[in-house]
Amino acid sequence: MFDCSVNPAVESGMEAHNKTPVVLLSCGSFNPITNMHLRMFELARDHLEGSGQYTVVKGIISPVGDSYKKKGLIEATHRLEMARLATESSDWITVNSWEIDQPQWLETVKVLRHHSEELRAVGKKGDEVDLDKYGKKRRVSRSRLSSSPQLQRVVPQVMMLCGADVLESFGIPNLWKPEDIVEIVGRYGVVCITRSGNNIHKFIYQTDVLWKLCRKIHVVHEWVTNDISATHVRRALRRGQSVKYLVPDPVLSYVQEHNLYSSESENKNADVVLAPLQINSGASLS
Ligand SMILES: Nc1ncnc2c1ncn2[C@@H]1O[C@H](COP(=O)(O)OP(=O)(O)OP(=O)(O)O)[C@@H](O)[C@H]1O
Ligand SMILES: O=C(O)c1ccc[n+]([C@@H]2O[C@H](COP(=O)([O-])O)[C@@H](O)[C@H]2O)c1
Repeated sequence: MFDCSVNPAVESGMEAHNKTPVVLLSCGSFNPITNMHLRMFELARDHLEGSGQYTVVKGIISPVGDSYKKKGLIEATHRLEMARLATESSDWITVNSWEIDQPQWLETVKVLRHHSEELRAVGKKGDEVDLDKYGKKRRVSRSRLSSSPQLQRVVPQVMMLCGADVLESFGIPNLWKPEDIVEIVGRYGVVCITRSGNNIHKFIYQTDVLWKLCRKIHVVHEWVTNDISATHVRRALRRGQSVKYLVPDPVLSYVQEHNLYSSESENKNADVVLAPLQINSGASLS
């Protein structure tokens, strides 16, 4: 999966019905959402569709709940609203509040399972399968689903979308459960955007379990290096500096209107252990 050459399937004009429909799911703090978070989805879609094997039907942003307890994490309601504002101009990237609505922090594999099961349930009912890139639902009847092998495969595959820092965090002891990593990569698949400061190919090479499953990891090389991070945006905001063009304009207006991101907010959870580290103990990744 590490090659970036032109795919013969694209050149030969492979028909759309042979392609696997994919829903990209990105979990993270989005504290706040930046232009790079949105770019990540566009880069991933170009990459997958450029392979000639996939058609990306939807993107989902799933902000993490407050109980994640990351330092500087502001209230979920604000992060959710900013993500909603940021995606208003997109015809395929959506925001989902299911993860935020859960009473406790949830492992990412459970978020992947939830969205995958939801898509399967909708597909089974034969009601509406959200296949249309432009947000319109296409009705597929139960009889058509059972009679056509192509339509039987219509339930999209959910893939995790992340930056290289998150994939590399798989190696941090007690952060991710080894069995979750196997399920995330092996069952769902990962699309990973390179990030300056991370050497993701080397990390995959050095990690046995990822090396074994490397066909399920789609590394997208971002040649136009873009090191926007939410940390940088928060830092600039609490120093009174401009973040225009780093975040979508409606997000900036929301931040200003609600006076978000200060030294106080950055100190939230300062003395609290991150939820996954609290929950996990023992085994680390080999
Ligand atoms: N510049 C970037 N390049 C590639 N991936 C990115 C970039 N910024 C964010 N991501 C990815 O977006 C997802 C959500 O990220 P997150 O909300 O943690 O943003 P972040 O900018 O990394 O935040 P922070 O600076 O607070 O750690 C993660 O998978 C992260 O790797
Ligand atoms: O599933 C896990 O075990 C797990 C362990 C650590 C982090 N995560 C998720 O990874 C995301 C990381 O976001 P962030 O902002 O800390 O880079 C966030 O959605 C977390 O819920 C998930």
